[in-house]
Amino acid sequence: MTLDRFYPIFDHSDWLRRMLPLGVRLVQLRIKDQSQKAVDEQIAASRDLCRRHGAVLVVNDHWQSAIDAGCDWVHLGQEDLDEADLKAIRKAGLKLGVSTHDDDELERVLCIAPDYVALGPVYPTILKKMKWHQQGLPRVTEWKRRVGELPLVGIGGMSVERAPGVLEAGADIVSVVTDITLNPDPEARVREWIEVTR
Ligand SMILES: Cc1ncc(COP(=O)(O)OP(=O)(O)O)c(N)n1
Ligand SMILES: Cc1ncsc1CCOP(=O)(O)O
Ligand SMILES: [Mg+2]
Repeated sequence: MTLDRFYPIFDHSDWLRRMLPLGVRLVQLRIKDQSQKAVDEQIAASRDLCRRHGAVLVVNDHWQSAIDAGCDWVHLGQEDLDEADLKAIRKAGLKLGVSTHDDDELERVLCIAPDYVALGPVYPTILKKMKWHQQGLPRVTEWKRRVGELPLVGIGGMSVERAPGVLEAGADIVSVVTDITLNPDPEARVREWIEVTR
């Protein structure tokens, strides 16, 4: 299965309800600081929405809830990997996307055979504090050489204007948060993203 090149990330299932009808085919639900009940309800709602719209849902962090809800994909960062039961995730048939920021992290994740590798932040991000400022496009090219056939996701400071350069540098997929969620017209921005990535 080939993943879509446009990979938006949203923090609530209501966003998916708005954006999936526009043609989003790959989306991440990234919920932080909510009750277990709210997380589980939103995962179930997002799963159903994605099934209805033929989109791939990736659940960030909440791997056990994703297994319980019968989801297909989880995304885990380096600290998440310390805690997660990878055997249980694999046994339940879920695919796994992972974050990387430096050489050691890349070496570590290649050993666990992920289904995609994300590199970030390619550009400075305002979403969260990170110890890496920006990786830059040459690093995207280097990462693609190192991951080979594995899909490479570029994330961090992405915009419609930057996406073509990131894909040209070697990313297979571009992932984005605030360029959409902070845009005065998120629907129009998603349409622009779809146009520039397909
Ligand atoms: C596609 C994609 N890439 C990177 C991340 C970051 O994951 P992580 O490092 O676990 O940080 P949080 O998103 O959990 O704050 C991601 N979610 N998605
Ligand atoms: C979660 C995450 N991981 C690396 S950069 C990033 C934030 C991406 O958000 P934005 O697209 O708003 O820079
Ligand atoms: Mg995480």
